[in-house]
Amino acid sequence: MITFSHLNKTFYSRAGKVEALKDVSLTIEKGDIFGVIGFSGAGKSTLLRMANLLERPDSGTVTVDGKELTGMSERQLIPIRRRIGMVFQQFHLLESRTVAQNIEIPMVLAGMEASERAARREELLKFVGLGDKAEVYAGRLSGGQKQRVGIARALALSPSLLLCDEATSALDPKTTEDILALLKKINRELGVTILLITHQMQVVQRICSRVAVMEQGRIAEQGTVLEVFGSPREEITKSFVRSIIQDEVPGSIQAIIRADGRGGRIEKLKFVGNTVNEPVIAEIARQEGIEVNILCASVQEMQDSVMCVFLVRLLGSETAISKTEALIDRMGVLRTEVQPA
Ligand SMILES: Nc1ncnc2c1ncn2[C@@H]1O[C@H](COP(=O)(O)OP(=O)(O)OP(=O)(O)O)[C@@H](O)[C@H]1O
Repeated sequence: MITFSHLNKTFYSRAGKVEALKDVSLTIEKGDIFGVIGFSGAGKSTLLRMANLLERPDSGTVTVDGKELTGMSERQLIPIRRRIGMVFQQFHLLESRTVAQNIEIPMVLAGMEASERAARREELLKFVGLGDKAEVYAGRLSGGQKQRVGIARALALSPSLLLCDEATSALDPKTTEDILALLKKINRELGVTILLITHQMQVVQRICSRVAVMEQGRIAEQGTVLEVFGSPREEITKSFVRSIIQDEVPGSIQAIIRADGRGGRIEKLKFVGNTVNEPVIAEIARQEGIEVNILCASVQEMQDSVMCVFLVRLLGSETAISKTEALIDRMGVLRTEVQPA
């Protein structure tokens, strides 16, 4: 549905030259919730703004629903942009106007009749859970309520694509969860494709089906959330995984291991998708001459699946440990030996 093909964008400012996008290619399928994750300055906003050509690439093409936008004039882009909603981190509401007036702005600009606007507005307010707030001034709302208004406004003209620019970054964790649930509902019930950018791993983990990891203007990795975060290849992806999953032996446990002098081997076992159902630990424990101690474990839900990481210590003879490692590998569990510090 959206294809970014070989996009390049360089900014020149007094601070110098910045290559914000370097040969970026991505396809976002209809119905996806696609996340682009990266640290500040990675080029995420620049990429998002290409989806409706708020920013034009120096080279490369942007195609939305089969139409190549890059060759279009500003005038030709008007009807296309109407089918693309946008949600912002700082909401961008008119604070001295009511919720109803804010939501109606795109409808007024599109020339809709007052009665039609009112009907659509009521429908949207109900959908986003603000049925009783139509006449409240936007400036008086909480952050989460403001974002709901921002989302209702973005949905006003029934877009097929919603662009979310760090939509939850200004919100507390509970409100973030509520807004993510609303985005998911929009995707599921209204069939709206969502492209979001974020630096928060939780956002991708909670609602995205696919993800691209961006670093210094390039796409470092992309794929399903489970593929990318289940078996990260690049260091940047690994650092995002570490933000939600404990995969290093905590210092206090390392101290205990050093002090007891029993040696053995520490292994990181990662269970993704189906391997979660396998009785791996039980099988290991049944190995002759092996004692298995679980040092720590963490479980994270990823979309409709789970990812578990266990740090275990295998105690036994060198032969018994090697046999056990071979068994773990046969069971399809991702295993990495961890060197204690
Ligand atoms: N209009 C501009 N003029 C000059 N430089 C720009 C402009 N827009 C973006 N940049 C630079 O391009 C790079 C990528 O910026 P971009 O905003 O796309 O990154 P980001 O990943 O969205 O980061 P953030 O979350 O901090 O916005 C940054 O170095 C930024 O300073």
